[in-house]
Amino acid sequence: MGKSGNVLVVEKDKNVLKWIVGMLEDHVKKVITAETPCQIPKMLKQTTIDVVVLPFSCKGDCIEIEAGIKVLHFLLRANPEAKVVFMVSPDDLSSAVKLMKEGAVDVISNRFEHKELVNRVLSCLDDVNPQNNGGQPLIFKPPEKKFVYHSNKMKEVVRTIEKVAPSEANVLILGENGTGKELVANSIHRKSKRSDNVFMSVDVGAFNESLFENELFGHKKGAYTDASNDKAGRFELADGGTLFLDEIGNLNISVQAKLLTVLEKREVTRIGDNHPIAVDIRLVSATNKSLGQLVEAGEFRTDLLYRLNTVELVLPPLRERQEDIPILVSYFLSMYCALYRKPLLKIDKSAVKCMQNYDWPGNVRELQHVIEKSVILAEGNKLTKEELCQRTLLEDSKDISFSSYNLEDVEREVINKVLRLKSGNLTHTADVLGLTRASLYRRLRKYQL
Ligand SMILES: Nc1ncnc2c1ncn2[C@@H]1O[C@H](COP(=O)(O)OP(=O)(O)OP(=O)(O)O)[C@@H](O)[C@H]1O
Repeated sequence: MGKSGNVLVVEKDKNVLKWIVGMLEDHVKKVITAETPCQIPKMLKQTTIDVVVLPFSCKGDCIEIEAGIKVLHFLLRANPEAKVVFMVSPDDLSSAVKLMKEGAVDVISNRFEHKELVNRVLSCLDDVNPQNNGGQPLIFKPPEKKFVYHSNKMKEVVRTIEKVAPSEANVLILGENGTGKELVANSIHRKSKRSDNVFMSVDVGAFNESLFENELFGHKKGAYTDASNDKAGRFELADGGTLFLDEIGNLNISVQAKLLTVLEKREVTRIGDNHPIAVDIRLVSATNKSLGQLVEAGEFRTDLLYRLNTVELVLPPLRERQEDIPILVSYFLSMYCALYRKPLLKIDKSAVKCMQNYDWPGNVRELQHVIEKSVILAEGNKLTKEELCQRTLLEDSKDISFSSYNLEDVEREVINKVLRLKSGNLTHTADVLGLTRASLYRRLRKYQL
């Protein structure tokens, strides 16, 4: 199959850039890179660019909305057929909408899984040059996901999955970010009677009230200005299968009432329509929050909680099941060495030990990213403790020491450390620190961070 298309990727972080280029090179004719948008005009003079990938954020290293729109217009003037894909913060829906209105072809979360970005770029190129692919969509196949564990705690979880999967019971999965909640939801589906039907995953926390209804219930043509076609919602699309509602603890209270009605009646009505449609779904939901506490605070409906948690499954954080680390490390090593076509890397025993001593605030997802990064950047055939520490904050873990033990200094240093660990993402930083976003803001102001 001939490769087609020139892709320009703008990215400041050299490691991320290297990764994206490595992935795209196999599929497209040419990948051109730039560290900042200022370099774009020069590059456009040298070559025709089909797809541009640009970072966007309200602050920090990326470009701001007005500048983003300017760059977008500039690119479209230079090549009206160019496809511009922006990477934005998932919290920043209004910028995403603005950029799409101004002509961006796609907007993707800057907390993307890299494979998602590659897929989106390939699908843009598919639009540009379908004949080059013999009509076949270009699909980057992500590695198959396995559920790997060794600890007694996870063996217990798996025993519960085996028991609950064949039933029709609604399941609520609890656990910190990155502990494998979606993987478990998927495994429940695959072991259920519905496994031949769809597994539909919805991040409910990502929607405000109107988007939520539109996304979950669908709409009738003409229901509002932009509704140019009938659209089925996710409930309808999941009919006969499993609907996975992720981040259920982030659902605002007015939307909770609507969700409860659908779950009770087992039917949805598209916006602008008055014919209810029966839906047959098995519901699995997940959250990293304590729904009990939210109920006490009046932020979560008790009746909805009882609908969701017929069976509750708790995934322990990785720091409480260090026995899983060696097997997860070798699983991710073989997965990424195969993916990046590298010989299987060995790993020092001391490096594994060091990983077992780390707290893994981002849990298995963080471990997976550390191994992926290490495979990409590895030069020899062995991963050493030093190499791993260089690329992560592992060395800061258990043997934590501070320049001063004054409590305020310690607090400042810890917040700083987690901010770095979470790449400046305030929601994730607050989660790790066990603070609300408001308390985190207060401390950021206090310490001028
Ligand atoms: N036991 C495991 N074996 C193999 N891979 C795992 C395991 N647990 C988690 N992972 C991997 O870690 C990553 C994060 O898992 P997943 O998305 O299921 O977590 P999550 O708890 O749903 O996270 P979030 O709360 O942020 O949505 C995924 O790539 C998943 O495949």
